[in-house]
Amino acid sequence: MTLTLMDLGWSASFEQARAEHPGALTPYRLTEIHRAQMNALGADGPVVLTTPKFSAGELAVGDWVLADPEMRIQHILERRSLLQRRGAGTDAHVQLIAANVDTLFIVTSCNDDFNIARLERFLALAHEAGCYPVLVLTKADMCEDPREYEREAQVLDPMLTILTVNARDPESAAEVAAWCKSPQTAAFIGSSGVGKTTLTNALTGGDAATGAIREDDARGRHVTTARSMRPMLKGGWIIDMPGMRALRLIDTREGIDNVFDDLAELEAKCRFSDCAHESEPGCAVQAAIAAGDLDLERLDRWLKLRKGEKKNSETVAQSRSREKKFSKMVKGVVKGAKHRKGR
Ligand SMILES: Nc1nc2c(ncn2[C@@H]2O[C@H](COP(=O)(O)OP(=O)(O)OP(=O)(O)O)[C@@H](O)[C@H]2O)c(=O)[nH]1
Ligand SMILES: [Zn+2]
Repeated sequence: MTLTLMDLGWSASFEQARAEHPGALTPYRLTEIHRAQMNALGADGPVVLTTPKFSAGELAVGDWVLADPEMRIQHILERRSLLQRRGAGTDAHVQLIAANVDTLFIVTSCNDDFNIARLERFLALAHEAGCYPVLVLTKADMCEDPREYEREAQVLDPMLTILTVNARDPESAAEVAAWCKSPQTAAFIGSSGVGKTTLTNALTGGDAATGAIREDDARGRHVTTARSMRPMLKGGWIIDMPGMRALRLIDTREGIDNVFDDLAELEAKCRFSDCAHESEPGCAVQAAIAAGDLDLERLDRWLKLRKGEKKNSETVAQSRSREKKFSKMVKGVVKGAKHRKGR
């Protein structure tokens, strides 16, 4: 079967972005990122692209790129959505996780894995990235009253789409697939063991474990880190995002405020614009707590999430500026050396 660009998720907005780059350039969608070369799909099938102009870290699986006749990536087209996080361990870099994901399936199980703070974090990520979030509650078959989990999750957002499934049941998998129809792109996120692989396999008919690269993470555990874009059985795409358990949010302030919109609204009414909502006079948040209008635990989760996000974003920004200064200095030294040679 040959694929058209449309089957790959091409749309009017990408066509517009492409028009800004005249010349003999062809669009491709990246399916795998490697250090020196990228696997991609285009209207003429699978290809291998090189990236003399970009480092591997600047590209994400799911990206639309324009390549020249020598198969070199010349441009990355503006992304419709972008999932990113701060690297694991002491790494202060931004990691691009996946681009142009339409639906982000947030997976948790109807058991101890279910954790409101974690769901809020994933929802903030989805909002910030520009993906449509769908909550998938797995292992409903092993739980007495899955409705209880549904009810608790729905409190987060009355409009949130929630699917309660048994990931091992093909009918359930079909229900999940219905939320990401051809030619859209989906990704699964959630803790280990919640059923992401089971669902991915059901939707793609393949074995997600094949071809994965195992690396040591910060704690010396083995994690699967290879990301790839694969076709679903009924059209549409899945981007595998193994190793997405430790999620350190960066630049997600808006996403967080979206999940906690009531608190963000309240905050705007505080007397001081930098109110910490602790004991400041004229704090609208504390006033709501005092009036019994606001759940103290929810306030704690909001403050904690924002604090962590701020710290990660600052660390990344600092290391960016350090690197910029360093590369400027190196350039200066090289220039100086050339200058001296020339004389
Ligand atoms: N009964 C039941 N078992 C499930 C369900 N979802 C997943 N499982 C089982 O739970 C185990 C873990 O599922 P996986 O699909 O490997 O979980 P994962 O999220 O991919 O885990 P990682 O690969 O570690 O991130 C497997 O044995 C699955 O068969 C479900 O809805 N019901
Ligand atoms: Zn306040």
